[in-house]
Amino acid sequence: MTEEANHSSSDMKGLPKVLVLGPPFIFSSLEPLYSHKFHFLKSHLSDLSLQHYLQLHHPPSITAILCGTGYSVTAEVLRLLPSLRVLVTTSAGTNHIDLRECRRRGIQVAGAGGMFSDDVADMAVALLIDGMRKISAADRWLRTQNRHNAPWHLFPLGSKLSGKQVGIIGLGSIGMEVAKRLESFGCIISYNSKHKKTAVSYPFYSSVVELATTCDVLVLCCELNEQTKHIINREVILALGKGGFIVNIGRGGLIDEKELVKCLMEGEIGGAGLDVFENEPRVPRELFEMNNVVLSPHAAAITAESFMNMCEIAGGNLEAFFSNKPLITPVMLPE
Ligand SMILES: O=CC(=O)O
Repeated sequence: MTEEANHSSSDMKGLPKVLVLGPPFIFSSLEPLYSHKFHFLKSHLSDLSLQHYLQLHHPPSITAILCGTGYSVTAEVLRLLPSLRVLVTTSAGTNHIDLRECRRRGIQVAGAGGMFSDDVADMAVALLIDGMRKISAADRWLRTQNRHNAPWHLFPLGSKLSGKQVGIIGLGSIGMEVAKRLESFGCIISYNSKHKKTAVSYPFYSSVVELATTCDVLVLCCELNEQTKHIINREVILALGKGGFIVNIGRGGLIDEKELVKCLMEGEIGGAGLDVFENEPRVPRELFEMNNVVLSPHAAAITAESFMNMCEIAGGNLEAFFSNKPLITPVMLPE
């Protein structure tokens, strides 16, 4: 908690205290715009030392949290913030927040809403095309092999995207954007979701194994929660089959990562495009050696444009809350 001492000067008195739990790159854009309205307390602590700090200092006057996905806002953390009334996360996903506890405490929560859906859907399609047409692999191959005059026909063939059966898991705003894009590439869409959607005609599968059996590709677009943890397990991977491809732009915990790595090594699945990992920032080393896997550092949501948008929305949510207005992008809290 580096700024506590500096910010306790009298000119800060009276401003709502906002505890900032990363991400630093967003905060550095937000701070100049909003520091006259909010008293920001920055934290560069790990989850554990944050709890320790809060236990020691018991900051009773913190009324807001601004956070990204890097910190877990658990019931224990919330308990240490007795005056907390609003929590703004800069992410679309909310699996890092104990939403039940927020509801119980009457803490309002705002997220990124659908702001990232286009960018994340673009990335899902990009990972899929890259993996199936071997674009990154071709790039690596050409940079190394061309120096040795390797004949180009030695580069292995990719797979056709058009005509593929694509199963989307989670047909929310990101899933719908992925479906729209892949339909225009000539793919045939079906889906699994918490509930069947009356507004779409894509075939619905309540069983992920059945969906996988009928598909060539699975794209994970759902949120991570108790029901969806390891929704992709060995059984699903085997059902998808040796030519199958998995794209994950949701959360790492949706896939049993150990099993995925094992199945990739055993050739039980064709390939994967992964933007997220189970224990970020740790990426299983085995994946680095695989040419049928495309990797990205949890970067699907962030473009230069969405970044600016996110700063505006996060600041706008804090402003709205402290002016007694409804949050711009509220998160629905579970019953
Ligand atoms: O992963 C990014 C997000 O949830 O916004």
